[in-house]
This record gives sequence, C-alpha cells and structure tokens, in this order.
Amino acid sequence: MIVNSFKGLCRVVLPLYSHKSLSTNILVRHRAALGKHLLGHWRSSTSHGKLVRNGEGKKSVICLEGNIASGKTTCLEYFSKTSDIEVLTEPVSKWRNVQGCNPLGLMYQDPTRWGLTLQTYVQLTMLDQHVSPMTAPIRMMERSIYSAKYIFVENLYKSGKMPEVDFAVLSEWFEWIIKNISLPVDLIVYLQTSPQTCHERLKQRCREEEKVIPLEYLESIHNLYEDWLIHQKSFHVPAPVLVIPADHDLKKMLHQFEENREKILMAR
Ligand SMILES: Nc1ncnc2c1ncn2[C@@H]1O[C@H](COP(=O)(O)OP(=O)(O)O)[C@@H](O)[C@H]1O
Ligand SMILES: Cc1cn([C@H]2C[C@H](O)[C@@H](COP(=O)(O)O)O2)c(=O)[nH]c1=O
Repeated sequence: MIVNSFKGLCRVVLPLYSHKSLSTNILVRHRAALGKHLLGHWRSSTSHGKLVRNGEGKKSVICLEGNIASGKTTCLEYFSKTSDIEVLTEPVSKWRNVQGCNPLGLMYQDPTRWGLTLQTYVQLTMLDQHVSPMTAPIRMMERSIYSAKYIFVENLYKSGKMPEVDFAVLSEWFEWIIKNISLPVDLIVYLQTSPQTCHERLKQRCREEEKVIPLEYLESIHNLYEDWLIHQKSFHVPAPVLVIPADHDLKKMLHQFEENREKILMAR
C-alpha cells in the first residue's frame, strides 16, 4: 500500500503489519536450549516469547534490498563513509567458501541438488548478522533473512528446482526463527532496477559462479521482489519500504543516495 509520495523519485510503502508491536514486549523463551555465549547478548522482557538483543530498542536497522547486481554494495560503500553507521555486507564470501566448499557455485550448477544446502547456510549466516551486537546506533545491512526466504528460496521452489521436502524443512526452520527470535528491521530500502540493468551489471562484475545466470532468472527474482515490496501481496513486509529507482548511472545514483540520506538514517 503506497501511502506517501516523495519529491523526486522515491516512495515510501507501509507494511501490512508493524514489527514494533511484536518486538516491544518480549521475553526469553527456550533459554535452557541456548548456549551461554548467545545468551550473553540477550535480555528478557515481558511477553510474546521472543529472544531480544540487548539495547535493541534504541538502535535502528535498515535493510538494503534489490536484485542481484542492482547496486546494493555500491550503495553501502557510499554510506559506510558516514560516522555512526555500521555497514554489514552480505556474507557472500562465506557462501563461496565454507570449509573449502562452494555452496553458491554448486547451487548454480545443480539447484535441485544443492539449493537446500546453500539456502540453509544463507539462512544461518543472515541470522548471525541480524543477531550480532550492534557497534553503532545505525546498522545498514545488505538484504535480510526475509529476502533469503521470500525471494530466493521461493524462487527455487516456484521454478520447480527445489523438492517439496527441502522447501518444507527450510520453511519450518524459518518459521521457528521468526517466531522465537526478535529480528527487528526499521526500514527497507529497495533499489528498484529493471532485470536488464542487473544483467548488464552482473556481466560487468563477472563473478565466476554467476556466469550461468540468464536474464530470465533475474526476471523471476525481480517479480518476486515487486510482489513482496511494491504490491505487498505475497509475504509479510517487516518494515516500511523506501523505493529508490536504481537504473541510473553512478553519478545520479550517488546524488539520489545523498537526497535520501535523512529519510534513510532517521528510520525508527
Ligand atoms: N549505477 C551504476 N551504474 C553502473 N554500474 C554500476 C552502478 N552501480 C553499481 N554498478 C556496478 O555494477 C556491478 C554490481 O554492483 P554491486 O554494487 O556489486 O551490486 P549488488 O551488491 O547489488 O550485487 C558492479 O560492477 C558495480 O561497480
Ligand atoms: C540472499 C541470497 C543470495 N543468493 C545469491 C544471489 C547472488 O548470486 C549472490 C548474492 O549476490 P548479490 O550481488 O549481493 O545479489 O548470492 C542466493 O542464491 N540465495 C540467497 O538467499
């Protein structure tokens, strides 16, 4: 639901639900099942039964979303120069090398066999980022555990490349996590591109594993993003959405990032 038009090229889209109501009153459940190390970063509160990171209420978390090669890393690089912001880029290097194995490369070679393997590891590493203690008042992170599930797992499943049983196992894991652990997001910034633009940028970036990606794959990812964040008709949207059209050249993109600096950094 679009509730606000912004000067220039951006819009804010409100979520169907607000995460705030879910995350303000929470308590630690399943405490016994958790290691000492993890609990060191957590506190208990009063209801809803979720784990909460210490100091969570005072800080803001912005997730940067967009198709593959839409310019997310470039955007994060720009904001990383701002003081009081912690930038978490996607842990792609881990996805390309876990104990000497490359689940990202394996997935692109044989999605039906390796989709579950990659997505299990993506889910773990994204969760690790969401729950890691914040080192600055504002955190900007690349994608989220939500897009890993609502976009990439969904795409594998919908395209017939992920077996039903793999999808069911991943879905139950995901549902358990979001039910039991508070993963607050205050704003989603969506870099909206055409799949064609991403295809061009992807070829230019030339990541070895991604050489097999056809335009149709980027079109599917694009449509899932649009249904989730623009039409808001597929899955729960955990925060308001700021849309930044991102087909433009670098100079114009940097200008737009600057124009939107306050809207992005004042999220909360
Ligand atoms: N506005 C832009 N115009 C042209 N090329 C861009 C632009 N933004 C990023 N790029 C280039 O496109 C490629 C993908 O950008 P990147 O920031 O890595 O995207 P993402 O992190 O979303 O995958 C990189 O080679 C980057 O230098
Ligand atoms: C979150 C997520 C990502 N991937 C893949 C898609 C790309 O090949 C890389 C991420 O690179 P980007 O330039 O930052 O988009 O990882 C995936 O297959 N599954 C996922 O859940």
